[in-house]
Amino acid sequence: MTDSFDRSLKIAPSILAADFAAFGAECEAVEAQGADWVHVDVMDGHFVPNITFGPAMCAALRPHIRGTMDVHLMIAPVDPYIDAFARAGADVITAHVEAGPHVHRTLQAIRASGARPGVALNPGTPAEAVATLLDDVDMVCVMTVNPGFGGQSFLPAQTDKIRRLRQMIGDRPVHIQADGGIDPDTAASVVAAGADVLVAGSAVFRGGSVADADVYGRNIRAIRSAARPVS
Ligand SMILES: O=C(CO)[C@@H](O)[C@H](O)COP(=O)(O)O
Repeated sequence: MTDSFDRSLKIAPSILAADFAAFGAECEAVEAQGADWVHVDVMDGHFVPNITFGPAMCAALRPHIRGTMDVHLMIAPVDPYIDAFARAGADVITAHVEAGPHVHRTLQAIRASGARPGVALNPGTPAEAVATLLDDVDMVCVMTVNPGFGGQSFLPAQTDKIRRLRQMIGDRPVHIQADGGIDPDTAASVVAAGADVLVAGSAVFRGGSVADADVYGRNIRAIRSAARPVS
């Protein structure tokens, strides 16, 4: 396993906003520019209204990601594909609580595969939906947009859900990931509420390219410094 899972703030660029013709180089570029994890959004055109990548893409990306490959499954069903994503080298595999029907079994299967299990909640799903799962996950992903597309506006009501989840998690070693619409303007509120992994697509890749990767570094630093509480 290549992941870094300590409690420091993680910035996880979503490659949904990268150049689709250059994914390997894009992963290398964001890591070189300070990304902590690389976030891979897997969509099936059924659970969400968009289609993206499968396990073969993750396997192809693996040699280009030195650190944590964070795979977010927006698919249903989940269980038939877990081992394929684990074999492809996913360090973290997150499944949606809404993907059903047996999410606890799904999380056990992710753990058994050797990956770290995460559970994601859509904006319309209350924090309490994962209350009985908190001993079985390493991360809760709070969707701060409706899943399916990058470039959407942050939903501020999700900040209260993050706060509630942080209370519910207590002293368990469980990350809270905020996913969607994260930029220097929204990062501080989710981190203050208790998030410690920030997924950002547009706000990292905007304005840059593999050939002009310094922009990625500036964008990542802008999110990180906005997220840091002023002391
Ligand atoms: O999972 C999703 C969308 O379904 C997210 O990971 C977005 O892809 C993040 O992109 P931005 O909102 O930062 O552009």
